[in-house]
Amino acid sequence: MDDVTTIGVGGERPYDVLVGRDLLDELPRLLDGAARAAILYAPPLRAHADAIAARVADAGIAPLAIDVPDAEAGKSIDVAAHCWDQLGAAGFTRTDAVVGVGGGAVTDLAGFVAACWLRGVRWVPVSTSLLGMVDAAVGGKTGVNTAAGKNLVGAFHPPAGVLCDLAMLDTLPPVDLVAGLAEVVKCGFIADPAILDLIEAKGADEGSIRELVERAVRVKADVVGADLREGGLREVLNYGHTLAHAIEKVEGYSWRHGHAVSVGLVYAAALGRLAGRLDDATAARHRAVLEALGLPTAYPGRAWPDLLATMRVDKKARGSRLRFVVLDGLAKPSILDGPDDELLRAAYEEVAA
Ligand SMILES: NC(=O)c1ccc[n+]([C@@H]2O[C@H](COP(=O)([O-])OP(=O)(O)OC[C@H]3O[C@@H](n4cnc5c(N)ncnc54)[C@H](O)[C@@H]3O)[C@@H](O)[C@H]2O)c1
Ligand SMILES: O=C(O)C(=O)C[C@@H](O)[C@H](O)[C@H](O)COP(=O)(O)O
Ligand SMILES: [Zn+2]
Repeated sequence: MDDVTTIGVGGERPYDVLVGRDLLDELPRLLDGAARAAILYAPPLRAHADAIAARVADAGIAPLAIDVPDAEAGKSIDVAAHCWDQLGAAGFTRTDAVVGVGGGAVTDLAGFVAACWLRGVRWVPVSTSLLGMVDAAVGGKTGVNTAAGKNLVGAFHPPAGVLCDLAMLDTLPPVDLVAGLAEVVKCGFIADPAILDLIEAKGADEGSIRELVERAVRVKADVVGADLREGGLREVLNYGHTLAHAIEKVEGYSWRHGHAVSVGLVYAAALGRLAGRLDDATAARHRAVLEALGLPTAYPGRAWPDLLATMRVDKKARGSRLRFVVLDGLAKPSILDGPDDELLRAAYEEVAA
């Protein structure tokens, strides 16, 4: 095992995020005496899931492998119900555990399955994508999509620990690595501008990726440790997501989350600037950093009425009032409450390709 960085997440149920290479030996400890572990994985991660099943079996924990559809296809209540049927058939009790092996989609599903089974059992995400490591696996937001939109059913259910095994990134397709960088850039704008400086100086390659992961995880850990249930502060992590989730939904989840977030960040920056909150240079920096990484900054669709209607079910909305995270300056996130439709549309013109 390589050197491991441990980042603590505080709050009512504290846990650690471990970042390093070849971390699987840590998993049995995190499962803390569980007799059995259901291992949820999608087909592209079968080899990693097999290795994990063998590792927990060596530690005396009986594995139950459950394969689920890949990516957003797995984030459905039907797939969750299939997993609960498997747990039921195997007689899983509160001393058993769930392990999610995959990107953010599978770990969101696995956490949700664990949150609901017997009203909450221990779970551990073994995050295999960059986006999962820096964001989805940390913070205890779990859930699935519904016909009305993204992540509309779910639960706050913190994991027992998180494994960010950087060796897993060796098999991640480059397009998914780049998509994950959108959430890293988000962390740079809302809280840690050193992330932006690092990307601008060195890009995001083998020389910088570990520092980027650790910095982004620290941003997230600080926020969710202080506000697990999104009473206020946690909304900053939704920067760029109001439009992003609408794009994902109207595109039938054919867009990667990270790509939609990239466009959503440029949109949120435009909104902040047009609302008189954000300076021109910081707004322009969004597009420059994201484009330098190869991320999309424009949306070629033209379905503004559909997007607007979908944004109305965003979780930050209050009644008919939309609320957006914007920046008052670099690392100064705040809320834009109830912007009028003309302002929303004017900002959209800046990302409509
Ligand atoms: N819970 C949260 O706080 C939170 C935060 C951010 C994003 N999310 C959710 O995370 C999801 C996006 O996560 P994602 O970008 O990881 O997408 P994803 O889970 O769909 O994974 C992208 C693709 O990469 C593949 N993959 C993952 N790791 C691999 C590896 N090591 N080798 C080979 N292939 C690999 C997957 O099988 C999939 O095909 C979205 O559903 C989003 O809503 C949740
Ligand atoms: O952890 C959070 O809080 C976030 O907002 C992080 C986002 O990157 C993530 O995509 C999250 O799933 C969005 O949450 P939602 O509550 O808007 O569904
Ligand atoms: Zn996100």
